[in-house]
Amino acid sequence: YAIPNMNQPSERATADRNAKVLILGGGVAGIIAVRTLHEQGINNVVIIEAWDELGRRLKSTTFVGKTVELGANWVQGTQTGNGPKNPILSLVEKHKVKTMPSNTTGSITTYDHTGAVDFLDTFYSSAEAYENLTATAGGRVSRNLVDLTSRAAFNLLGIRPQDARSKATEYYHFDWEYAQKLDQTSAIASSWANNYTFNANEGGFSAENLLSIEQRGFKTFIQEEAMSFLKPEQIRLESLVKNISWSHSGVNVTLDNGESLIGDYAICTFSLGVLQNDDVKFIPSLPVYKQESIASTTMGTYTKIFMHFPYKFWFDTQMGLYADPVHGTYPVWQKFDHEAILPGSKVMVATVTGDFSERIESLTDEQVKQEVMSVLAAMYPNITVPAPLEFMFPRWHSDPLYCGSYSNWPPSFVQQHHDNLRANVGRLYFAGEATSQKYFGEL
Ligand SMILES: Cc1cc2nc3c(=O)[nH]c(=O)nc-3n(C[C@H](O)[C@H](O)[C@H](O)COP(=O)(O)OP(=O)(O)OC[C@H]3O[C@@H](n4cnc5c(N)ncnc54)[C@H](O)[C@@H]3O)c2cc1C
Repeated sequence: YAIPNMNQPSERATADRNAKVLILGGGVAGIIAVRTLHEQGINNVVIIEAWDELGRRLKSTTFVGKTVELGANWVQGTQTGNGPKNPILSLVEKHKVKTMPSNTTGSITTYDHTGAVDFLDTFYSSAEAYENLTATAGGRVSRNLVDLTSRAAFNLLGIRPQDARSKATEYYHFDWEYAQKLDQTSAIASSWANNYTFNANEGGFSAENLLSIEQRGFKTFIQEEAMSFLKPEQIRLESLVKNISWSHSGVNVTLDNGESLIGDYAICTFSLGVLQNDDVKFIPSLPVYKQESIASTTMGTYTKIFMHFPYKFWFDTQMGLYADPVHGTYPVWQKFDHEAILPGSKVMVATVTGDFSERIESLTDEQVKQEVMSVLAAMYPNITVPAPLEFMFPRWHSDPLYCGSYSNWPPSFVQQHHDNLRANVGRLYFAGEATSQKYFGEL
């Protein structure tokens, strides 16, 4: 389906600076949308957010008395020379959010089910394979070749991991980032996202990642930014949107308490996962081309599992990688008692993604804890691993306000789907991470 030309010039001409704009969702996209309108002199704007604070997928909480991030925690890509600067970095610097350089590939200890074993050679050749994938996928676009699964693209490059170690290293370089498997992910779209973020030669920021170690929470950069231009009367927190009635003359939003809010325009920034579900009803239904684009994109899930132990028994590198015979079984481990993160805290964090995340969301915390304990017993066969004193993980996939962590492009990437996902219907516009072709899945 092609996008009909809904944004008629005559409609644009009638838009005036007093037009009332409703911003649906108070995450980074919603807040930056308000800032952009503010800079254009449009201030009759109200932001409507279900939660009790702004910035949401930047979600922090308290664990063993310290602030930890359940959602985003990395500034991905910074700046190379005078090249493009990640705008998130500018906000992080402006609001003095503390970060540390994150060394996820240069400081890592490797394990399999027999304990600590050095397979760093495999790890580094897998990193190289991933670089080759991103380079090859870009070339497919210029030669007008069809999209492939990332698995097929790897296969054509001669990379066919067979054993647990090479599968785990591949996981680390791919699934851990996209929160889905190679066969669930577009080679072209994932390469674009990688290059625009990490590859300065392709217009990206830099290969550097900064990890937030800010005890006010990573969200501080966007909450303080919001407070620099938003007035309290422009923010409606704890307001759950149920219905969005859209047309060419305005947008009417109904909240779960029955209240109606009327805008000349609205910008919907709800996650792709929310759009894919029925909790928010569009009246009339969204056009078929729009529904098709929403249904054709996917949400990955990225789950951090926080554990507090009575004493430290783990690696001294920043990261650990565990190769289980079953793909995706608690592969990534992060040392949180690092001197710059939570020194002396005895906290370790494991990460799982994709289908495995969805699976553990259906288990009890106790069941997940037991699984994690058996993995730790395999990683450390010569000691008795102590039971964690505290154990916590978020359930992003089951949370109806997100229905996953961030978007991913499945194979057979079609440009028109992407354009249609972004397209407005009448005076209802769409924004949010999934609508960015360059930076989907990120801030
Ligand atoms: C676990 C995890 C790890 C991540 N790690 C990183 C990282 O390290 N670096 C990085 O750059 N990015 C990371 N991301 C991605 C990043 O957090 C998101 O891309 C970004 O925050 C999305 O912002 P947004 O404004 O598009 O969406 P959101 O933050 O989801 O904003 C939409 C808002 O709409 C609200 N909402 C939803 N439904 C309704 C409703 N019916 N009524 C009213 N309000 C509603 C939600 O509460 C939310 O506040 C991560 C995300 C997760 C979940």
